[in-house]
Amino acid sequence: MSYKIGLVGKPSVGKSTFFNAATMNDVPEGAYPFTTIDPSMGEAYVRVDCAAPEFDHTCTPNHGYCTDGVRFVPTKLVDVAGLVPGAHEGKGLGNQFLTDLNEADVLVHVVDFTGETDLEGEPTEDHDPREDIDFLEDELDMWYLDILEKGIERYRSGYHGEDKAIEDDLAEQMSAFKINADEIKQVVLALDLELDPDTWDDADKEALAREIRIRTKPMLIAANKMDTEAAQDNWETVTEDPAYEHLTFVPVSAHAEKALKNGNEQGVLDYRPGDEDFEVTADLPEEKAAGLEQIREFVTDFGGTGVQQALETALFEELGAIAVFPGARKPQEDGTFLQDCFVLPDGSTAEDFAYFLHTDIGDGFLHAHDVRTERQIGADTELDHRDVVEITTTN
Ligand SMILES: Nc1nc2c(ncn2[C@@H]2O[C@H](COP(=O)(O)OP(=O)(O)OP(=O)(O)O)[C@@H](O)[C@H]2O)c(=O)[nH]1
Ligand SMILES: [Mg+2]
Repeated sequence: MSYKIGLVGKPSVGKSTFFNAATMNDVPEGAYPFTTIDPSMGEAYVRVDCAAPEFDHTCTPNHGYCTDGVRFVPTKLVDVAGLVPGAHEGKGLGNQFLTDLNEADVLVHVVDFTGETDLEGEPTEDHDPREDIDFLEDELDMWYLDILEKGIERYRSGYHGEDKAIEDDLAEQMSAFKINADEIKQVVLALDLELDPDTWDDADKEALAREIRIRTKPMLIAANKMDTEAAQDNWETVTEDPAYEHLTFVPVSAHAEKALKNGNEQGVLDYRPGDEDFEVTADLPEEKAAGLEQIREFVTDFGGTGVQQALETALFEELGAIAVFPGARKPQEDGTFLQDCFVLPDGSTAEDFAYFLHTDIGDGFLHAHDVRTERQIGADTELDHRDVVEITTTN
């Protein structure tokens, strides 16, 4: 299993530019709506401080790479078509888009902070980025509401048995959102509602749809195009608005990330993705050098281009995933060391990790060791981010 991060947002906000910057793909980008129609999936990376230096050895990653103690662990990134108001009723590329989104475990909502594109992605002036945040949340909520209502109909039809509980029908209808009956029951009760849809009014159903959406599709806001003055002007207004306090914002310049990665590939500069600075290693024409100095000002001010930061915050904070290294204290006989680093759900235990590695390892689980402390840990012990775990099996 590998996590999927989905890029969402209205047209022309820079989803494809972000995708290309993160994955070094080359999907079309354009200053016109619906440049992207078919979704693209690519491999991006999230940074994890490598555990190898703590053991005075060098790691040999099977996947991704490691530079100066920072491990770049692969994760899937999906770029989809822009979402416009009314998508849940099929507007724009509508339902197809929502189906593509279903597969994402966590969303990065790319918002054009310049205010220079309207809700349809067409050029405009003084558009408030907060409208984009509201509209996208509403649109997702309506989509969830449609599915919730289908679940209620299913319950009322009694088709699946008279004594079946509402949460069972809802869970079946919402199976794509990876939420089970028990979790649905908890959401219903947390909202002070009864486990009987006949007692729910429209506002109750909306609240329920929204709460299920929030729990099943964690989301982060990537404030994009922050390399422009217009976007920087909007930053404080939006992020300091108490109505948006519950959201996490990451300032991003997808353009800057792309420029730096391209420069790195061309061998004219040294840049490690996510870093707050870079080194120019070639003699460049004046214009290009000046452009890079502007980018330098941006990355030093904002602590990076924001592309890595957005992906990592989405995965490790919004979704709460953890990275775990299977391993031992010393390299194997063939010299390999800490070859893998896996991203697992929050709350994973030593036994879950064993099953994640292989069914046989799970079935034969005897005990595990925290390689750092050399302490034995039981099957039910919850693992922490960056744990190094050795598993002993009966076979
Ligand atoms: N200044 C600035 N412009 C950007 C940035 N990222 C993207 N853009 C521009 O925004 C426009 C739209 O970019 P795309 O990546 O095609 O946007 P999209 O969200 O994929 O659009 P659709 O596929 O139509 O939904 C292009 O002109 C990009 O060059 C950025 O970080 N800074
Ligand atoms: Mg696109």
